[in-house]
Amino acid sequence: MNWDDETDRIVAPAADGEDTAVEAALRPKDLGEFVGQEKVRQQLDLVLKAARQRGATADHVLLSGAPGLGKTTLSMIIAAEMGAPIRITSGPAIQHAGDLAAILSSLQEGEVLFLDEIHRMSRPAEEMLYMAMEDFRVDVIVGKGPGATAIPLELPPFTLVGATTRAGLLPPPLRDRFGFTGHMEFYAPGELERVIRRSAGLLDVEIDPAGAAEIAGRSRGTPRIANRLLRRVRDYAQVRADGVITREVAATALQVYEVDGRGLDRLDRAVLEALLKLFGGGPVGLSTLAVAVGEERETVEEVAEPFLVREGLLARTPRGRVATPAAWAHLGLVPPQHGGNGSGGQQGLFGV
Ligand SMILES: Nc1ncnc2c1ncn2[C@@H]1O[C@H](COP(=O)(O)OP(=O)(O)OP(=O)(O)O)[C@@H](O)[C@H]1O
Repeated sequence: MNWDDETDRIVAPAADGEDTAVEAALRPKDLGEFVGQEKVRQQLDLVLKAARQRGATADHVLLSGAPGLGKTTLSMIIAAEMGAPIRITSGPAIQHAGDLAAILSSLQEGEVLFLDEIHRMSRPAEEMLYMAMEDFRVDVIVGKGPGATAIPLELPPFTLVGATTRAGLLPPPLRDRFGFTGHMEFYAPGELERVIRRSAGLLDVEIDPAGAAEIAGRSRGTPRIANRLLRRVRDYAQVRADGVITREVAATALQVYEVDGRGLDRLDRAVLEALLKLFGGGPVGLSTLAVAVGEERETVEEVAEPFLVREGLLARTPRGRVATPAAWAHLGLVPPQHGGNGSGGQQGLFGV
């Protein structure tokens, strides 16, 4: 397993090849089918209904949130609710202003342009986008140097739906040009259960409520991971059981894939185990911890830690990484009483 390539992980939030192929079939088609995210759903419902009543193009929408929470799905729903076509592209695909001009000038009236990872667009493209969003116009620069001229090009009204993992990364002039910003939250277990039962229905897999709850609890608050785990559990149910997903089938299948009851995988647990067993729960420096698990510093910091921190299992402190009481409980270990656990715990000795 190559941890550097996050998509190798069964619990990776980013899409892998198989996800891309299957996700289209599992995407909710309208706001009513879209599970959870009540606030964003209600607000968006108002924005879209009002635009429809006015017979106008919807305001530009910015969606922020972690990968796999449904930003692409929501952009498709926006287009469907507006009865408009959708064009999908991403920030990294637009390196030159000319790339963006080509896309914008070919949009139809009312079309939805979905721009994923909008924070990764090049600066000149970003500046072109300001004018396009506000005035539905772009200046196409023809020629180079002192002889260059700007030719204004009128655009049909369109709706830009920008997606970003962190709205804070966007320059304020870009952020301000969105009429509506929706922050997507991680999903509650009950919501993920609904996602899983809905997907099971579409995949024609029998699942009981306890089976759905078991998968939901291991899905790290993320529908994409929930759907991926469901597919792996389905395989297991088909090959090793009678095809029906019960709690027991789900739990055993996910044990095979090394995803524990809380959604931690092998890498997550290796980091926690090293922190607890070798360093008495810390504080320990990131580099030391990475060497102890035989991984790159970046892998530990960027791949494993965010979820451990979010789950309240690990804290990043100025003195180093520290395990919380919940981490000891999760691994079924007893924390040391006096700053050492008798098995090599050496609190405070390791630099950051
Ligand atoms: N609220 C939801 N209800 C049901 N299914 C959902 C929901 N949100 C996401 N999904 C499912 O999860 C999968 C991933 O969703 P999507 O591609 O929209 O995520 P994303 O936020 O755009 O991710 P990325 O940022 O990585 O592109 C899709 O298969 C989609 O059907």
